[in-house]
Amino acid sequence: MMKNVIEVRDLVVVRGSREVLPGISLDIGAGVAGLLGPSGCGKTTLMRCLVGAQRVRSGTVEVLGEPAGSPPLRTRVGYVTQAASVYDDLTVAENLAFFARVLGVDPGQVDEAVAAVGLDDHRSQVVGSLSGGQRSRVSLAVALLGTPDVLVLDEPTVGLDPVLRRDLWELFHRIAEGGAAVLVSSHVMDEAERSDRLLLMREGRIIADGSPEQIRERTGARDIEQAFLRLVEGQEEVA
Ligand SMILES: Nc1ncnc2c1ncn2[C@@H]1O[C@H](COP(=O)(O)OP(=O)(O)OP(=O)(O)O)[C@@H](O)[C@H]1O
Repeated sequence: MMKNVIEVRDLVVVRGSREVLPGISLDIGAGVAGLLGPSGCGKTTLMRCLVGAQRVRSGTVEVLGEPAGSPPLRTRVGYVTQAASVYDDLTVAENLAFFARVLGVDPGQVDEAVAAVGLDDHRSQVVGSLSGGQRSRVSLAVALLGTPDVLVLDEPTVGLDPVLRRDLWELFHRIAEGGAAVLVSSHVMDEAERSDRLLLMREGRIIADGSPEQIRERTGARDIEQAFLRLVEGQEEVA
């Protein structure tokens, strides 16, 4: 049986005075997994834990058999935050070349990464003059350098038009077909249908986990938004 790419056990995270993650356990394998939930439910916090950027109160997070954030994972895990983390005064190609050097990745991969995110026509443009969606695609291209085994993408499609969103999801699936685990967060429910596996999150807990069809069937809902609402109502009745 294939080993899980990501293993989270009893993860508790407190931010400020709030227990944001009250104890999550989760396994993620290869494929495109969507992490869906309302704003503030803890998606970013969970993703920060997966890349080793979050102080945790208790529990463990292993990625590819190593503790999250440990040095061997440096080029094997790509992370794109909500804020584009690239240099405004460098061009697209210069940014990519810079990060390729930092990561010790073959500079030949720069062109491939630029093409993968559809920015060929902008490779010589200074990042500060790109649109918001284009800037976030530069960050995504940086994360693709080194052909990571795990890609953690925090709301990568925010502010993108439907055509670009579709293209990006196709790209996530192509990456996953190569055996990678791609975790994509979103608070837009209609993106759910595009993932192989869906993790519905609410108030720091995973309230449903399965393929979009399984979750719809289990809840008798016509779409994921309705499924989410039914799950929440069910929780409230129990409480
Ligand atoms: N530095 C911090 N100090 C205190 N509380 C924080 C801090 N950062 C986040 N939080 C709280 O943790 C909770 C989870 O935040 P998180 O950013 O993980 O949510 P999210 O699901 O990613 O939201 P969004 O979709 O809006 O990005 C929120 O209630 C937020 O207010």
